[in-house]
Parts: sequence; structure tokens; C-alpha cells
Amino acid sequence: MNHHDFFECLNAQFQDALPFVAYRKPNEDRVNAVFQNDDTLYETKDLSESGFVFAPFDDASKMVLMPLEQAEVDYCDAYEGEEVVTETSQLISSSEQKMAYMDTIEKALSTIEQTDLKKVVLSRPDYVSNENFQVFEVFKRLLSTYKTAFVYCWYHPKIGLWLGATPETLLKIEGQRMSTMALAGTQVYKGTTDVSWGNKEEEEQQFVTDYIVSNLEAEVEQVSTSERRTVRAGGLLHLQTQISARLGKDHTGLLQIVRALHPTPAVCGLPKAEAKAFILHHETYNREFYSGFMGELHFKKRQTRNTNRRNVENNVYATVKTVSNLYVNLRCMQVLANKVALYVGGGITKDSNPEAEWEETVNKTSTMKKVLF
Ligand SMILES: C=C(O[C@H]1C=CC=C(C(=O)O)[C@@H]1O)C(=O)O
Repeated sequence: MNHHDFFECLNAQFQDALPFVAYRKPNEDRVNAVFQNDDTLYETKDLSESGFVFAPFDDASKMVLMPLEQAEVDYCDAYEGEEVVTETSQLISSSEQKMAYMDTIEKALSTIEQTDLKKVVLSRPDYVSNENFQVFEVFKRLLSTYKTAFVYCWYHPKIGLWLGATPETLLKIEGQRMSTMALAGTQVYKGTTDVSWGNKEEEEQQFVTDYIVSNLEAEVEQVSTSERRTVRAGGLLHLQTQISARLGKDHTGLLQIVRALHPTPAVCGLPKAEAKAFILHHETYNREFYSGFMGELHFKKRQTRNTNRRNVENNVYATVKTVSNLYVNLRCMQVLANKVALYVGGGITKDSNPEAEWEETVNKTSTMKKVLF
């Protein structure tokens, strides 16, 4: 489909109040869409179905599914728009919001000092007005501005409207191979990725890598890690290690692996249970789908391969692989009745400075602010 017709279809689905998701995977051109045929709220309990999953931060809450059995899928080859370079919209953040956030950071620091908690990721919503908010214009700006992110626009009339451009992969599975990443540490991008990192960020990122590796070793085989590198996510830089492994013959399914990873230490903390309890008790809002995960579940990918160039017709092998591509819902926004909520957070460790942590969340809002209006 050309991109004009593609966006017309999305708009028609939205006007009919029917669920859809449109998304582009990191560094790809194709923009995909899943159009659900009815407005039922489907859920997945064990991630065994084929479809697009949208799961909340709290793994005790329901995971929403757009099942492929109840949907049409389509795509447009590419969307080329103009990259947004300046920020325009103003945040309505108040000094009370800052005080409340800094207060929770102080509580986290004393809990870290007194208990086994090593890292906890605290977060907050920030609000902008939704006057003149045009959903597909914002989505197009996300697409043209963040090519290396997973960019999406997700809608369900019974849940709401979410958009974002996330740098974090939760899990990719293709056949027997799987990969994930350990992402942590943030600094502002100033024209180069050749930067140095402080001890706080290096230590925090190492915690994350070690934790993911040890959790995965219980579920899969041949776990290996890449060199740590600096990656760009819009106007920010992060430290990232890629982790890959092989699924064992008797592995029990995607749910087990997702449970070993989600919520990742990039959005929750370490140890996981203590960090999650701290977040649910001390954050003063409900994260819902921010820092949850989303993506393609058990999609079929057809691959063709020529084995003999002289006799192409008879020697084209087609294999069909089952693939899952899941991403963590970061750098995202939720469109509410009278405002837009932008969600941002950061990892708190014993070396955190509350003022710098506040600033980091302010910097993170710019990923979304840039594409609004
Ligand atoms: C929790 C967020 O970012 C995570 C991902 C990368 C770096 C992070 C950090 O430096 O704290 C966070 O763990 C967010 O953007 O809301």
C-alpha cells in the first residue's frame, strides 16, 4: 500500500473506534499495521497465540492481545517525512511535582542504604495540553525523527491511545535463536557517541547485564554477551550490551523467558521483587502500560534462498520461521481526555544525585515533546 492509503486506512479504523496498532521496527523501512475486526478486548494469559501483545508494567495485570485470527495485517513500504529538530511544546510541570519526585528519590536512597535493594527505577508522568493533538501527524513525526527506535501508535477503544519511540528491545526470537539487551545509563547526546561514562553509569549497566545473564541461564542455553557500547536514542545516549542465546530443546515457551526478563532492571530495578514492591508502594501514579512491553508474538516469517544460480526456479527453498519481536514501552505518551501524559523515569542507585536524576527525566521528556504540535 502507498503511505497515503495506509494512513487513510488507519484513520478510518480510528474513526470507527476499532482497535489497531501501527509500528516500525528499529532500522527498518516498512511500517506495519494490525487492524482488529471487532472491538473485543482480547487478552493473552500465556503468550502462546499469534498477534500483537500490549502488556502492562505490573505483570499481575492483564496482557492485551490483538489476535491475528481476528485481524487484517497490512503495511506501507516506507514513510519518509522531515526529521523534527527543535522542541516546541511546553510542559506543565510544577515545583510540587519536582518536590514529590525528589522526595521519592530520597526514600529510595535510604532504602538502598538499609536493605538489599541495589537499584530502583523511579518514574513520573508529565503533562502537556492535548489541544490540536493530531494523532497521525504525531506518529508520522515519530517515524521521521527516530529511525533506530521501535516506533508505534496503539489504540483500543476500551483502553486508550498510546504512542512512543523506544530504544529498548525486550526479546527477539527467531527459530531457536533469541536475543535481548542490557540498557542503562543516560547522558545528553552532543554530536558524538564517543563519550566517557562515570562509575555510577558503568556499575549500574553491569548490574543489569549480570542480572539478565544469570536469569537467562536458568531458561536457555549458550548465553553470550557483546562488548558494551554507547548507543544513541534521539537526543540521548545509553550504555548497551547485547545478549544472545539458544533456546533449549525442552524450553517451555515464551512466557517463561519473558518472565525471566520483564520487568527489566532498566525499568524496575534489582533485586526485581524488592524494586517492584518499592515502585508499587511509593510511586504516586499507576504506570499502566508505560514500562510494560509490546510487539509481535509468533508471527510467520517466510524466507527464500536460492541454492543453484543456474536453475533458479527449481531451487528456491522457502522456509517459514516463527518470530517474536518484543520491545519495552519507554519514551511513550498516553493521550487522555483533556491532556497528554508523557512518561519518564531513571535508575536510582547509591551514587544517585536527586537533582541530576530530576534533570535526567526532564531531558527524557524531550523525545516526545519534540514531535508534539
Ligand atoms: C526508564 C527509562 O529509561 C531507562 C532506559 C535507559 C536508561 C535508563 C537510565 O539511565 O536510568 C532507564 O533505565 C525511561 O526512559 O523512562
